[in-house]
Amino acid sequence: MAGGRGAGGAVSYRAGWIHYTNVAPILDDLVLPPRVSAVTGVPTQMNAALLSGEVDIANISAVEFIRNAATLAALPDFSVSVLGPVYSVNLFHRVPWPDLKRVALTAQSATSVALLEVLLRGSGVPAVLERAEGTAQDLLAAGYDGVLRIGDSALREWYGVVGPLTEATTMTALPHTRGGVMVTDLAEKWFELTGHPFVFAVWAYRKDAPPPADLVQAMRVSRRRGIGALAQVAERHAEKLGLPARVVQHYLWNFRYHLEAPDRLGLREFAAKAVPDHAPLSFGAPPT
Ligand SMILES: C=C(O[C@@H]1C=C(C(=O)O)C=C[C@H]1O)C(=O)O
Repeated sequence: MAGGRGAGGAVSYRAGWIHYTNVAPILDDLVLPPRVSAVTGVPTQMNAALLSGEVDIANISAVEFIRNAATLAALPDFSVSVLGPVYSVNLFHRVPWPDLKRVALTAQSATSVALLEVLLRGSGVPAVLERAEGTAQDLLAAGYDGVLRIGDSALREWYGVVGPLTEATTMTALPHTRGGVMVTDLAEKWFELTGHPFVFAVWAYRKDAPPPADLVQAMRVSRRRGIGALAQVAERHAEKLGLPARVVQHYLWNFRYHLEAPDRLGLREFAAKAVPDHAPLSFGAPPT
């Protein structure tokens, strides 16, 4: 349990990592301090593990942090945020946004589902959202008007629709529609609506089990190294993902990993829209 005593009296602290490619620059080379262990899983698994006490800190879905703000605090300088497109949180659709009626959702996501709800409500589109697993292509073929996908597979599917990227073009010039499939990047739509960054994940912990200082320090060191070696990180993951390294490098540098003032503005605005009755958000002490 949190901060509990294991065999031999050693204090153990457990981390739960959502290890999508988007956190590779922070987590790939993280050296865990003694007495800290880590497990990995998809967002909904790690959200549940943190809330049940199975893990003590996790990079959880921002919306779960907001919903549980009475019991959770977040590290003050870590986030998975973007200002504008994110490339890996996509609605694939066959009818224009205003005509969406039936949308399939992945069970992996919490924040992106809440973001989709906020965006649909904000544009007056009363679409019905249903849980259904599968690729965008299969679910569109099965009759859904739209399919929400997140994470590495969403990045691959996005590129499959809008790619390829040639030497003469840049990521931002890729189209939003091809072959009858439209792709709406939810973070880009959030930016158009609010002018703010969108925070997908924060590093949250239960207030009664704050992380040891050496863990936070190790995360800062590994983030600094990861960002400093982004081309190598991108190349390693490009191979795994089956995507060009240029695409993965652009994808990675586009993230805002430090939960800075603009990110907090975006987080607070999302909190007000998605969970209007939330408790005040708590952040740990800023780094010295
Ligand atoms: C940007 C992403 O953010 C992720 C989306 C999450 C969610 O929708 O709940 C949770 C954690 C994030 O790391 C992504 O999956 O592509």
